Amino acid sequence: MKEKQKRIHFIGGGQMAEAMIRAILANRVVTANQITVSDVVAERNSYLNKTFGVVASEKQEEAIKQADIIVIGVRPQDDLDTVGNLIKKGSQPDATVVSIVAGVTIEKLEKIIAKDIAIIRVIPNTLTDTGFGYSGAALNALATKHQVDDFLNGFGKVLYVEENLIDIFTGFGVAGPNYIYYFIESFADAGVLAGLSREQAWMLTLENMQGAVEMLKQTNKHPRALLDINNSAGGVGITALHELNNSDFAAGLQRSVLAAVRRTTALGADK
Ligand SMILES: NC(=O)C1=CN([C@@H]2O[C@H](COP(=O)(O)OP(=O)(O)OC[C@H]3O[C@@H](n4cnc5c(N)ncnc54)[C@H](O)[C@@H]3O)[C@@H](O)[C@H]2O)C=CC1
Ligand SMILES: O=C(O)[C@@H]1CCC=N1
Repeated sequence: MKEKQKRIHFIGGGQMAEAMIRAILANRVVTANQITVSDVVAERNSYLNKTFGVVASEKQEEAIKQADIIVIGVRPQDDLDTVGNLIKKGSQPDATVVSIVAGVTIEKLEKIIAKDIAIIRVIPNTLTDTGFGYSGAALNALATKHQVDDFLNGFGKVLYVEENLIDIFTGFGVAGPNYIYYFIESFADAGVLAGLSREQAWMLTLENMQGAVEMLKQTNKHPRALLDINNSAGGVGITALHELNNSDFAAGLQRSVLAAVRRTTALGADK
């Protein structure tokens, strides 16, 4: 990105595209005049134009023609054939297509675009504004990391993986913050249930989350080792753990991750 003023075009300007645009602008990977967006909903285009100063319009033939990177940001349920056709007809031969569509394979993307072009299947990080979080990326035979590395690092970190890991990366990694948000909500509620004010419970929850991650990083210990230190004989911690085990907590969480991975694959399957 730095060696050349690349142009990035987003097909679909929804929640994820917006988060990526906000981060790459904040991190100065590109400037607003290097970004174009086209959503089928006119109000989305005017919102993105007003908010970020990017050119956003329902018409996109010219933007596709000029783009170095074309991001497919629509949902798996949307009309991917129309999107593929637009790219097939309008893109430059040396453009790179980045698809963020959950579950849709490189093989399927190659079929719908139907021309020799670099394709990178990305499951984008959702912690875009924080500097934390990994996107997962898999390349087709014509693509190289170099084509997208600066762009992908502009909204978090990136791990290049074999494509057969991308659905797992989606249900476990990129959906990952969702499990944590839910844990945080449930844990804070437990504090309120026990008698703390909402504010006190919230404060303790966030401090504990951050501190626990820091302890794991600093000590390099397995969580079980830290649990052992915190659980005195016949005490409070082990009593709480006993009840948590009774609730099927670990297996329930693991089942929900496996369900998310299965759902990812199902979303990409032929309708
Ligand atoms: N939201 C998230 O946390 C994540 C989303 N994704 C993937 O990103 C993609 C987008 O997800 P969201 O932004 O959440 O969905 P969204 O529904 O907010 O955005 C999709 C946008 O595409 C537009 N659109 C539909 N068909 C179009 C077409 N033919 N041409 C132009 N625009 C079109 C829609 O009007 C909508 O604004 C999905 O494929 C999803 O699997 C991936 C990782 C995380
Ligand atoms: O729920 C979704 O479809 C997206 C993909 C992974 C996280 N959010």
